[in-house]
Amino acid sequence: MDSDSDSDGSHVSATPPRDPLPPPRRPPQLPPKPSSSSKSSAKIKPSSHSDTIFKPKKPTSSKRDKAKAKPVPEPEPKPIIQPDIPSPVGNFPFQIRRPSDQSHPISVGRSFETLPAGFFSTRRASFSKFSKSSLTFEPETTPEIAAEPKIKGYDGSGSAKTFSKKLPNLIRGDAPLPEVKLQKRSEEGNFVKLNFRGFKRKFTAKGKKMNSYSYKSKYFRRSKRRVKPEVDTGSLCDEEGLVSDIKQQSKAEKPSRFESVEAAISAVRNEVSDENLVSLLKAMYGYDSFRDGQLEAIKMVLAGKSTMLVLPTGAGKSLCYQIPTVVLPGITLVVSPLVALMIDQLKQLPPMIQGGLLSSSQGPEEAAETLRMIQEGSIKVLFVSPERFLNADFLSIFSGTTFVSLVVVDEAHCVSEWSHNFRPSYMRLRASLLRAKLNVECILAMTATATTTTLQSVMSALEISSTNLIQKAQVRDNLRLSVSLSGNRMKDMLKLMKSSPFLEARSIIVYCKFQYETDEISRYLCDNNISAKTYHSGMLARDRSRTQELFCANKLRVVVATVAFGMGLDKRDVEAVIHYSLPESLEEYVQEIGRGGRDGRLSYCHLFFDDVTYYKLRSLMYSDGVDEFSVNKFLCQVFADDTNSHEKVCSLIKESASRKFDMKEEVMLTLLTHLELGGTQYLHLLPQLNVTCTLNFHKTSPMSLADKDPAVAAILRKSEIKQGQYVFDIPTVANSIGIAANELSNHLQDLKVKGEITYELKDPAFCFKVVKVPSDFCSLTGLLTRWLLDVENCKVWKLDAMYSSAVFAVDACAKTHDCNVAQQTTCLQKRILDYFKGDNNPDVFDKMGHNSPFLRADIKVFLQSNSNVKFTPRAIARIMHGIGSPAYPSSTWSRTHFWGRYTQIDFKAVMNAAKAELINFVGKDAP
Ligand SMILES: Nc1ncnc2c1ncn2[C@@H]1O[C@H](COP(=O)(O)OP(=O)(O)OP(=O)(O)O)[C@@H](O)[C@H]1O
Repeated sequence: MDSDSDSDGSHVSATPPRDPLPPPRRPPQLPPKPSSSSKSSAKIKPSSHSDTIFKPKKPTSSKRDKAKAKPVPEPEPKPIIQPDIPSPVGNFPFQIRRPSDQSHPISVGRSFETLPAGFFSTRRASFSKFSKSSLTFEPETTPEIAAEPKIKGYDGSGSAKTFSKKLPNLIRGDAPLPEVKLQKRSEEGNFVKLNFRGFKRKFTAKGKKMNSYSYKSKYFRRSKRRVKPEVDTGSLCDEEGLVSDIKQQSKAEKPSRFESVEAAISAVRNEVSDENLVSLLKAMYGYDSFRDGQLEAIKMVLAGKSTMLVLPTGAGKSLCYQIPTVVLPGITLVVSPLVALMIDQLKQLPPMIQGGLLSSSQGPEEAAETLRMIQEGSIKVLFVSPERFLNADFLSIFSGTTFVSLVVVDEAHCVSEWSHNFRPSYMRLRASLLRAKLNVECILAMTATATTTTLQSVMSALEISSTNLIQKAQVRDNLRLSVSLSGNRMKDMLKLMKSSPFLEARSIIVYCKFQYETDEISRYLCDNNISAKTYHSGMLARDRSRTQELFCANKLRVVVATVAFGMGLDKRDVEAVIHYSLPESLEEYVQEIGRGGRDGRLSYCHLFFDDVTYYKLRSLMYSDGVDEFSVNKFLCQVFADDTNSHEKVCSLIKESASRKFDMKEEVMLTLLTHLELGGTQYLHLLPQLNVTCTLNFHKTSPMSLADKDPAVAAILRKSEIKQGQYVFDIPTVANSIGIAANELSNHLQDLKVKGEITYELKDPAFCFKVVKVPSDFCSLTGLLTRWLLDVENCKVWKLDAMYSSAVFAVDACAKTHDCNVAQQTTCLQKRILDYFKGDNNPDVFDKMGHNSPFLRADIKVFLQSNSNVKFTPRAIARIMHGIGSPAYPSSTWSRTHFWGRYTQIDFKAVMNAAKAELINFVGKDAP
């Protein structure tokens, strides 16, 4: 493919150049006329095909690393809409109301029936007495407590003691709001303080001994290296310091503290009563009462019922598996999507729970060490990545005396392709598989952000009964929400930060969509005397940690971050969250504002949005999509060798396959996982490997070595010699002598140790064994393509819903419902509630253009000037929308005159125009 479009004549076009942009448009007025297309695309028809695995009702997103989202490489276009909002207060375009002084309610779960004494004496007891009828989730009437409640802790002897530092239990959907005391915050951050027993712990790195279960982990070893001497060794975010401190504390507090916890555990084992559980809560954490939803969830789990728990961010979901963990006899497995999240959760475990972690990014030694500790019984909670979850090594540890009492699926929305953050590896988490492989009965799925459609699909995959859903409002009442349409976000943001109440906020997170924006903004803020630092996934881990440490210690006021900052961050006193860019979905918005006010105090959340960013994001929603043509080519390659040999290992080198099929690696993985875990199992995925080996012989000559060693003989047969080196494909050689790829790798390692060879491995690849060759490629292709398109439509719909909600808040909220800007919180909360409930979905209006007089003519010119390149309609539409793809990278195609010219015309309309022009073009050129 000739991809050089520099001299392609594409400067000749039907449209004028990109600048100036079209005349300013006002945001659409509500009530809007929802586009039939967008509405219909949002409704996904369940397929009747026998291969159908997913029965969606609503579309959604596929897996993407949002943190890595790259902007289209074009200069920031001029804003096309001027701010259109009233300026009711001072010099600031919106007004934020402060609540009146109110006291905090204490949340106490309603009474449940109790379990019989001795209930936990057997591994799987009968739960008959814990009747379903007792598990209704009605709002509770709760006693109110004073604004500054006293928290009781334990003095080590098991007797209750009152501490002067209170830990308010403020977070609940219906909680009245506390008085705002923005100025009175403590200087200390509280990110990784363990709040057990009501003590406010600050962890230092003084302890030399590491936590027994994690000191060998590379994460802690790395952190040891990366913490520079001049860095505050008392850093609250220092993993090593934290872990060693936990260890020291555990030692110091034994036996008295642990005895009181053990007594509380025994009491719960004898009788799962509210009273006993509250005592255990106090003994373990020092909290006086459960928050809304916690007690119900814990009792459900202790009754062995798989449960779906939906609580807002920061509402205390972790405690809902930690308490059952200490009561139940077996191990608890917690599946988490991100290693960083697992580390955070490991750090936050109370000292009486020993934890470990297994992830695909660990080396074999670390993993083996963790496995050994599990078998020894020294790990009670194991954090595990979904990739590791069902592999043979992992499963082998549960064949003996070690057994699993509970599987916790954290961020459970990732199971559903209709969520905002689907992970293909989460497809492994099916109840049937968990039962078959781990003999596990009880699953606790937890999320803060899921629509009804997402919940249904998660609960169906995990076989959770609809009666076992515990769901509370997804946005906390202590978040004050406001929105403004901005023509100059940078200036408006500065203005915002210099006005009350943001002026007083001491800890602020600014969320941006693109990495480059974070740098620009933090520089701008620093230039204006606001201390700010950047945080995004493109930074060195060391720099990211440093920023987080400073922020957690309240030594840095503002972190300007992408979505990479937040998950697992438990800094309780973030006082403001500002969205510089429109989030991609209301789920993402809710997740990010959820970083604010985790201490229950008021936190102010302002969202800036503009049309340019919306168009840019909308284009990006199409960057994962694929066509039937590519899916078909992909399937042909996967099943190219239809020998149906169950033993043969096949591989797809990620980079070259990605270019060949014009598919992102994540999309290929999604398809492969679907082929493994869908209705029919077509293949069995194996761990990913570097498959290309380049080898040199040293001691013995290749022929002599081959005489003694069949593996070497096979290497000589299957290699190409390039510059005197033997280059071969690991699976090909392994297959030819009937051994597993990893056996061959081990054998090569042995030869290397003996000094016979040296070698290098490269080309990471997906590896799999074919289980069944599809009988009908066409229908399987159609099925998979439709599914991916539905997922794409869902992503677009989610963005549109987000955008519409923002417009609704600034425009319709004021005009239609006669509420001023200060009441945006109520309007937005309602909008969010409707969105998540799904039964009264918000109107999503169609802002996109559907045609342009120049579009077809431009496509024609583009095709003529690139006549030596093959295009699909999607490839052309991507170029017109300024989105790079593996086969048409932005580094090459952004040079064309048409790059990103049609971002305001609906992608599908551009694709249709491209299809029509391609037919014309091919027709004319055909002989
Ligand atoms: N009953 C309680 N009373 C007071 N504080 C609590 C209670 N339960 C949990 N917390 C505290 O609330 C904070 C948030 O808890 P946790 O991290 O479990 O929230 P989460 O729901 O998992 O949040 P996210 O979704 O953001 O991960 C923690 O500091 C925790 O100690």
